[in-house]
Amino acid sequence: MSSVRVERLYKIFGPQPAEKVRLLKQGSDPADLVAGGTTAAVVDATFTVAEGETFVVMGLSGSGKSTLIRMVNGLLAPTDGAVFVDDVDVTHMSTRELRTVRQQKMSMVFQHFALFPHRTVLDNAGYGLRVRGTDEREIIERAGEALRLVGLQGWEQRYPQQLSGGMRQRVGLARALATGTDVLLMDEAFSALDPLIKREMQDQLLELNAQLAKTIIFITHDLNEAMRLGDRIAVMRAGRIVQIGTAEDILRAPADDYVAEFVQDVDRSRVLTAAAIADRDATPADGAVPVPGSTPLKDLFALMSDRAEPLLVVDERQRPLGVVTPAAVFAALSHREETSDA
Ligand SMILES: Nc1ncnc2c1ncn2[C@@H]1O[C@H](COP(=O)(O)OP(=O)(O)OP(=O)(O)O)[C@@H](O)[C@H]1O
Repeated sequence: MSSVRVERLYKIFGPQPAEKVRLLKQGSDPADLVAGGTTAAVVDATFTVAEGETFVVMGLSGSGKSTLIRMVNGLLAPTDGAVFVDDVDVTHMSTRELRTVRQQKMSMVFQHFALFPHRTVLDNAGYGLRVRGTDEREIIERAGEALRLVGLQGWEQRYPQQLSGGMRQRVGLARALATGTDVLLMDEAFSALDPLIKREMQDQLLELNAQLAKTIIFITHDLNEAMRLGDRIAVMRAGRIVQIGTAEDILRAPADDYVAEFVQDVDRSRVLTAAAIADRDATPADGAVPVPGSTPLKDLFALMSDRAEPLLVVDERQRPLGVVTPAAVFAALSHREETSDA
């Protein structure tokens, strides 16, 4: 398994980039550099993605997400800072070394599928392996297995134009999975899909990753998608990461007005969980019904409607975490909860 660490990463487009980084480090405002033809696309980004974690980078168009992910996979050289994969600095490698790391550790899934129209689904799924020089029998075996994982068994000999958009993206995903790399980089991978198909793909990714435990960096401009998929989310604004946290952290304690505005339309009943709002000091009533801490608030209503006493919230091993009252649920849904202990 692999982890990814990004340390004080900068990308400046325009003249004298190193000098601009120096100015930014001294506290200059990126907006002041624009007049000189400079874009500070990524400014001082630092984060670590743990093994098996899904880390979502979310932000509006132009906030620097693609530039960031392109530096992680080595397609763009940072102006300053470093990227480590499994504690190995990949920023200062030769092109050859970098290619090897990319092939062994990272696969990318793109928004527009990047499939070859004149190659079969199986051939497309095996493409990443072919580039790595894998022998033909193994390619067929591994690409076939990856297609099975994404639910495209039986479609191996079809061509991309015979598939729907969602199925094409599955081929893109299968191509990344077939390579067997631990790290998946997904750049707006589901953004071109219709809402229903998009949701299906999100479900499939969650299901697959419960089995495969890949380390995923997922780029999106869609906050709901970020909250569904991300173990943690980094919110970017004008090149800077303004907040990193779980969906619940971000919803309950947005770092600034920008993030608060982003989250205001999120359906809190789907994101907030019983564990997040449980009163840990209250004593549960005898016979209180246990509910898993991961239960979203929307699912508590049905449980609460037929009983008067508070629910007992428990962890995965059935140990008590606290109690939840209807008043706490309503307070959380109407943004009136205490966030000081969140
Ligand atoms: N090659 C380049 N040369 C000059 N400026 C660039 C280049 N690539 C990106 N930029 C600028 O850097 C900033 C960040 O762009 P980036 O594409 O990383 O943002 P993004 O959040 O991925 O947006 P989108 O979702 O629209 O791709 C933008 O202002 C963009 O215009």
